[in-house]
Amino acid sequence: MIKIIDELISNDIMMYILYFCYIKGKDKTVKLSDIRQEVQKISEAIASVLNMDVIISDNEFKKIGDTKKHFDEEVKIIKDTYVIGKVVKSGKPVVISGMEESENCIVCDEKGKCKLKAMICNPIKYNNQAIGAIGLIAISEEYKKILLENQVNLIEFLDRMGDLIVSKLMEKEASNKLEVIKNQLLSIMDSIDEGVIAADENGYIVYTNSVINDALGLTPEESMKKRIYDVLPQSYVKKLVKENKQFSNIEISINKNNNDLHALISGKTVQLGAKSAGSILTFRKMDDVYKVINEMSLSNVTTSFDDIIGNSEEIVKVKEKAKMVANSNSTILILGESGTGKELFARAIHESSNRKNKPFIAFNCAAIPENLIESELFGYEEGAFTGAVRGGKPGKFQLAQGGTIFLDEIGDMPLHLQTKLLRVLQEKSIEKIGGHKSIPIDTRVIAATNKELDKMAEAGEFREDLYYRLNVIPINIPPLRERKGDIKIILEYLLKVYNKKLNKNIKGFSSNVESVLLNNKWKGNVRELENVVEYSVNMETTSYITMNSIPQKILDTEGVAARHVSIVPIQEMEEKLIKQALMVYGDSVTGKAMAAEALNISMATLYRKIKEYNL
Ligand SMILES: Nc1ncnc2c1ncn2[C@@H]1O[C@H](COP(=O)(O)OP(=O)(O)OP(=O)(O)O)[C@@H](O)[C@H]1O
Repeated sequence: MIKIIDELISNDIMMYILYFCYIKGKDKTVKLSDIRQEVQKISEAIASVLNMDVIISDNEFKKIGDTKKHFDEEVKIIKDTYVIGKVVKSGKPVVISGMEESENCIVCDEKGKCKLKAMICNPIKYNNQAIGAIGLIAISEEYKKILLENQVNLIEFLDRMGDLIVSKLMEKEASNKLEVIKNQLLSIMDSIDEGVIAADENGYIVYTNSVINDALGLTPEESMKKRIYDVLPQSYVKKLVKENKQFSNIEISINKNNNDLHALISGKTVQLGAKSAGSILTFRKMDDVYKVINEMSLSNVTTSFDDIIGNSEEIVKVKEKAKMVANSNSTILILGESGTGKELFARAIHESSNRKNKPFIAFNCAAIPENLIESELFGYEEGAFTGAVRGGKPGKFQLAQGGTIFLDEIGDMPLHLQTKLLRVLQEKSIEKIGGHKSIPIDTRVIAATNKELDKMAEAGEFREDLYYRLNVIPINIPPLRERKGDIKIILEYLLKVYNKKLNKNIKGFSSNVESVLLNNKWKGNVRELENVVEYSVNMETTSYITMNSIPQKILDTEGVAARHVSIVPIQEMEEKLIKQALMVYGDSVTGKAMAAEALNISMATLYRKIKEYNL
């Protein structure tokens, strides 16, 4: 079970990882205009260090930053034909030393009014692309001189300032991505079926999703003031916070509004380098866990009363009785020889009851070693005995919660466990091995046996009180030999089943095979009949099941029976056998050839006999 749970949890985690990979790949591009404030601050810093004015444009020729230290004109438009625009386009620095003569100024609309004496314009580069440009402006002869004399150093300085702007841009990009991831993570957490609590390194809760809030009856505001082990006081949880001891799939029980809530919890630490930065606890209600386990581990083949083949009066009556009691919660005791279909009936009863959407768990009391029956049925707590699985284990009664448990071969239940079973049936609750709490159980019990339980009870081999507790609704399934009318229809049904399974197309049973099968004792009932059909369909090479493909064991029994058969004249037997052979192989020329071969006579003899017996 733990393996299945591990798989489930790791599947969820896989989903998160895939999701993160997906959102990580979706970069949202950040523009200079998104960090306008930072760019403006950098413009002002450059201006105050150099005592010159600064203008910064993005690659859409929009002004992102400017200073008005000496140059008090409002720059409203930047064009690609302006020097700053040209630098953005070319990605190369430009130095203007005299406004009028410069080729960069000739096309400028502002040329006549321009007060600039000199300018250095340098691109801001990100991934080798110009995403904007910084312009350093001198409006006096004094600063023109400084600017032109130091142009190499200033270009270098503006490069560094460009890098600073790019680093702010990258910071913004990273924080945007984190914001998206955070929001998506919160949405995921609120849409999963698992409860999640995140705590900081001191154990204080920083996040709870709606599942855990509902389960523990908390509001997010209330939980934020608490430590994780205040809401889940289990020792594992404390050790997770204090000692960074991780754990997985521990079954816990919490008392909520006087009801015990059973859940499975796992705890993991959040690492930041070598240090723990907090912990994450996941939580699943046991009912949900059982549901998934049952869905995964049980076959989804359902059995209805229509799957119980037979139209004899005997079986029809049993089916009617079983249908009548299907919806009751009373215990049923199914009695019948081995292979009569007791489990089939139990499944059909469950399937037509209002418990049909809950689990049906079959447990064979004779197939499990005596010392394991108790822990298998009732489960155990962690540390109940040497070798007990960490976190304990639920029993079949708990796994079948809300559904039906089928206790097959109940006659083989050890006496000391009969006492415990009786208590469970009376009190409708179980106590796990090593546990002190009683867990309420809503599981319908259907028991079955091929033993004479009443006689065992009389002889003191089975607890009488348990016998009466189980025998509330007895259902007796008659053996196959007492409902011979069903054999033919079951044979036809099984032939169809095995034709399909074995990919064959056998049309029927030859008449002598049919009479052998109809008269067999069928000590193993329908199970034995099924085995014979499976064997014969495997062995048969013609289109009818012939005596050659019947298991020897059946023929041996038939041989015994044959001694009681009345003796008939040889000719009569010969005529009957030839008739049967022609029926099996047909009376075409090929059919006759096959019949002759099967009868081990020549074709000429076969034709002669056909004429002789007028067939
Ligand atoms: N009436 C029936 N129609 C079709 N199949 C049947 C019928 N009765 C029994 N079978 C088949 O026979 C086999 C044995 O049935 P089942 O296990 O229900 O018998 P059982 O009485 O519970 O046996 P046991 O006492 O040995 O546990 C199964 O494969 C079942 O599908």
